[in-house]
Amino acid sequence: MATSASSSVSPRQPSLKLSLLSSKQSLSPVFSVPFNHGKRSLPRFVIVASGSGLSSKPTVLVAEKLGEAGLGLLKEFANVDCSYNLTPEELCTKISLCDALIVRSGTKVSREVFESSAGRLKVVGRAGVGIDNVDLAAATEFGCLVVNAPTANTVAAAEHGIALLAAMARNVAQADASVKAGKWQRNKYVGVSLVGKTLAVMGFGKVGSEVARRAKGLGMHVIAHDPYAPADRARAIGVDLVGFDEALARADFVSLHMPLTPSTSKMLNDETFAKMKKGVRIINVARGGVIDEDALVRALDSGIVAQAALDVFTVEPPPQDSKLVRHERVTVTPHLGASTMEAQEGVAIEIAEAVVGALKGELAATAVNAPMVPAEVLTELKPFVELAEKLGRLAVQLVAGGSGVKTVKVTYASSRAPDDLDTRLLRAMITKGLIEPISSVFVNLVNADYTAKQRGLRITEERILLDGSPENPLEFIQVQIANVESKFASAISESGEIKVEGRVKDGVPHLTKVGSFEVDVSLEGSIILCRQVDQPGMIGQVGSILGEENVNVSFMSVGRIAPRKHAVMAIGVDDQPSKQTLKRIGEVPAIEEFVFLKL
Ligand SMILES: NC(=O)C1=CN([C@@H]2O[C@H](COP(=O)(O)OP(=O)(O)OC[C@H]3O[C@@H](n4cnc5c(N)ncnc54)[C@H](O)[C@@H]3O)[C@@H](O)[C@H]2O)C=CC1
Ligand SMILES: O=C(O)C(=O)COP(=O)(O)O
Repeated sequence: MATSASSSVSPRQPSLKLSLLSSKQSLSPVFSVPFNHGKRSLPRFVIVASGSGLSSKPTVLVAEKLGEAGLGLLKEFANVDCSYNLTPEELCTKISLCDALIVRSGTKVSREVFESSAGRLKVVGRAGVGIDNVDLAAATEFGCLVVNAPTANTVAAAEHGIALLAAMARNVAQADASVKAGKWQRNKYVGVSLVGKTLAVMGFGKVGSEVARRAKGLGMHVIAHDPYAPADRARAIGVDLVGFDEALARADFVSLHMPLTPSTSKMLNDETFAKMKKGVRIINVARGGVIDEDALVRALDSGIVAQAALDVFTVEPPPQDSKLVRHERVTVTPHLGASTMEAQEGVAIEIAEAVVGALKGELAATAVNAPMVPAEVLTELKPFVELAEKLGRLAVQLVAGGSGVKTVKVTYASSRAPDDLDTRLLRAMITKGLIEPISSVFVNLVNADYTAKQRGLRITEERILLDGSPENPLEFIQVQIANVESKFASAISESGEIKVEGRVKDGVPHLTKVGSFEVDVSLEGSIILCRQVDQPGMIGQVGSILGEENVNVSFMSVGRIAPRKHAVMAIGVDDQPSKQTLKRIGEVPAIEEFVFLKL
């Protein structure tokens, strides 16, 4: 049983061409299906603008200040509406006119925002790292891609962490305020030294590791806690990865660098402060919510925590009368970690490129709620992606009305090692093919698994490992729908499921099996499947009916069980035959059943 292997990409990887936004949405990037008008075109990725015509530009709402270079990039491609300081109600009103939204940490992108967008919002761009202000579950349900800018502000955040560490240790902010108030209190503001002290970096990701590197340069002994970080990366910069309790027990300084998630929320609380050394100092440039702020006030008052330096707060801005902010031994900044000229220009460019790419039908390498597939893998998989959707479409159209589709088995036959084939894209496209013809729901890479689950559709994946050279990623894909009746009985395999199988030949998806019958028809245009008694002249008879009705036949193939027994004829047609034409085909005496399938 194979499940898809996840692919990771480096933050600097270029944007990837992806196909998976819906053709049912207005102004959505879609996977355009090449139709066979005599010659073959390659799959393309296009923007389909509806309502206002093909030439209309998408609209991007920039809800918080963004660097000029990023705005310039956006304006080349889209209408850009910079509206800052919107109330939640104003945002909900505006969003129904926008295809993309760009925010920083100051805007809550709640479920209401997605609901109010009425399906138009395709991309949310977070101009920074933390996406805790975006309701990712709602974005996914609404098929809206969320991208962030994960790398451009790393150094800025790390430098701010170090600035707070040093400023706190030497009481810079408090002493500055005191001198400005006309005092000269040299004894009051005696600080502590950093050299030789132990710093525990909690969260050894991009920012955490840059803080560690810098702290080592200051002569500190650095340990780190991160359940997901590779030990060799830590070792390479001379940092020991340790358990949570050990990090807290050994630290003179604790610096927080993990994301805010349900499992990191209030990670520092009464219980965990109690595990720390008396006189510990805390730095937080991650998210306010990782500290229980009331517990921090208690720990400061009881002397467990000597000082804290905070850039981030549970509620931003924090209440005027916040005991924590007003505490004498606490140094605060108003969420300035990412606020350097350099970082803001970088973030603006990074997010503008990701948003424009997504609107063009590309999926940025920084997608947060969709699988990221490396560009080279995607290029290789492209024809199989097309095949996958079409097999899904064919299979579901073979189901007789009234049989609910609940269980689908997908088999991938490949000579590649299971780890070497990422099937998430293929599964999403099969899901799209299965669901879209029978519902008004649109399915894309973002919401495919969610939509299948919502509809009670269980898709299992299986791998057949073939011998031979792994030159092609796949030999064939098989889609089977269990426990249903078919409107084309011949599509039921020996084991009782509707079965279709396809391959890619010369870059073109082909249908190669229906039920137990081998066929060979390229998956372009539409298909008529007929079961007939295998006898001479059948191809001619059906072909001439279609010819008389001016329906262009692109392909015909006959698969039979044994000579002069039953055969299934697959006919590829460019145009949809009229009801009259289909009736005439059905009236050919040797034809036992037939079905018209739209691709
Ligand atoms: N104050 C500011 O302006 C800025 C704040 N940030 C915040 O800094 C944080 C880190 O950002 P990056 O380093 O870019 O993210 P990252 O994703 O590179 O690193 C986060 C690390 O936290 C680790 N982690 C997750 N759960 C953990 C847990 N329970 N205990 C310990 N470690 C855990 C992850 O394994 C990962 O290595 C984020 O919350 C981000 O929002 C980032 C930039 C600017
Ligand atoms: O990137 C992050 O996670 C940050 O916290 C930066 O937030 P900002 O974009 O400055 O509102």
